[in-house]
Amino acid sequence: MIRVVPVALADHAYDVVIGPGLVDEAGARIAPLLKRKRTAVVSDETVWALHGARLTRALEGAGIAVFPVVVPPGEQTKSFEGLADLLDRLLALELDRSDVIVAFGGGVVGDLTGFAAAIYKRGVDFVQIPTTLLAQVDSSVGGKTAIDTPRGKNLVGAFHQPKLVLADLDVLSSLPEREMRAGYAEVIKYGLLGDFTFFEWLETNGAKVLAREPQALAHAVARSVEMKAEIVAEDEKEKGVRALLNLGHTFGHALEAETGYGAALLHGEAVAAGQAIAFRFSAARGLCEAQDAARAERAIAAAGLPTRLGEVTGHPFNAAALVRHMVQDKKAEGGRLTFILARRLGETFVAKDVDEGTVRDFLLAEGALP
Ligand SMILES: NC(=O)c1ccc[n+]([C@@H]2O[C@H](COP(=O)([O-])OP(=O)(O)OC[C@H]3O[C@@H](n4cnc5c(N)ncnc54)[C@H](O)[C@@H]3O)[C@@H](O)[C@H]2O)c1
Ligand SMILES: O=C(O)C(=O)C[C@@H](O)[C@H](O)[C@H](O)COP(=O)(O)O
Ligand SMILES: [Zn+2]
Repeated sequence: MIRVVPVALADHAYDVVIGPGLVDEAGARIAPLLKRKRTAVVSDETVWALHGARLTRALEGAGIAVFPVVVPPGEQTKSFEGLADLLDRLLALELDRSDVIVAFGGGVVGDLTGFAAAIYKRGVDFVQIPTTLLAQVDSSVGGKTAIDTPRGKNLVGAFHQPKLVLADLDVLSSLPEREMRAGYAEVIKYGLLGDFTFFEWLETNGAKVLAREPQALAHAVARSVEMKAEIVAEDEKEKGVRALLNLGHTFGHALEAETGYGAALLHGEAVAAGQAIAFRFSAARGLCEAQDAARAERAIAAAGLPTRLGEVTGHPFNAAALVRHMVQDKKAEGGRLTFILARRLGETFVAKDVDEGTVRDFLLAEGALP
């Protein structure tokens, strides 16, 4: 079954199409967006080796000439160097501003290609074909595009919405278990941040989602995308409610920066630990019940994801170093920290002006070094 979730933005609305077999339909679905029948497809080496031939066949079948631009896999590609290389290769293809670029991969390819599309000749359209669970439920939707710098995560980027998102559930069959779990961290985020019923459903059905049982997987992806689409349509540029999608990210991004954006800690793993920490931080400040924090932690741990600093390679972390990264967080205002904190499971809020000392003391209690 194919589900279509509209992202109802006033100026640039688009659809997220979710279901099996969508890579095979990509030519027919993308052709109406093209002025001339050619496109650059940006992908990483792993995705291209596994699924590139299928996408090429589908696009060529609709008469579209395909120019693959294949980049190395991994977070390190989401960098100034990766961006410069990609832009140079797109320029070499002599794409013009009426052309459309296709991002075919996980969140790294999507964020990098989206940012390149935002600045290539001052902006061209792009289509997302996300191939990881994380990219299908989160990064391909909403138009946040960025690269990392050694000073922090996603610090250089732009809001640039795709024209279309095709989330083919079949491509997830080749995704390694660890990447499934990392994506699941962003799925559970939607339950924790704003839908207790979905959280309870995940407590019961999470294992089926991770096992890629088709109905459970389709529901998890569709519900996640519905929630993201609703929030983004209300607050595209993160002036208010969209910040809730950052649950677990203030702590998580600091951990990613400290571990050097490598295989030691995937984004989803960092967000998993970050969410458990955010719930415990909320409980420690008397904002939510300790039993809710414990239940959130159990649900995250049940998916084989880290919930404690001690489970992350690189521990013991330095509390002051983690807080220094948080000051660079894009939610910080006037040098003061902003966190997404919890009132209960399924109810979170934006807490501005959180005192750095309070965060440092809490991290020490969590096992970080002074
Ligand atoms: N823009 C947003 O709103 C947003 C949201 C969440 C995360 N992100 C970003 O997304 C990135 C993480 O994305 P990710 O978790 O998809 O990582 P990723 O893009 O690095 O993909 C993970 C790994 O899986 C491989 N892979 C991808 N699809 C595959 C498939 N179908 N079969 C086999 N292997 C496959 C890739 O080659 C890579 O090695 C981070 O940079 C994060 O900051 C952005
Ligand atoms: O779409 C959003 O908004 C999010 O915050 C989704 C996050 O999962 C994602 O990791 C995002 O890239 C983080 O945004 P940032 O603004 O903190 O870099
Ligand atoms: Zn994220």
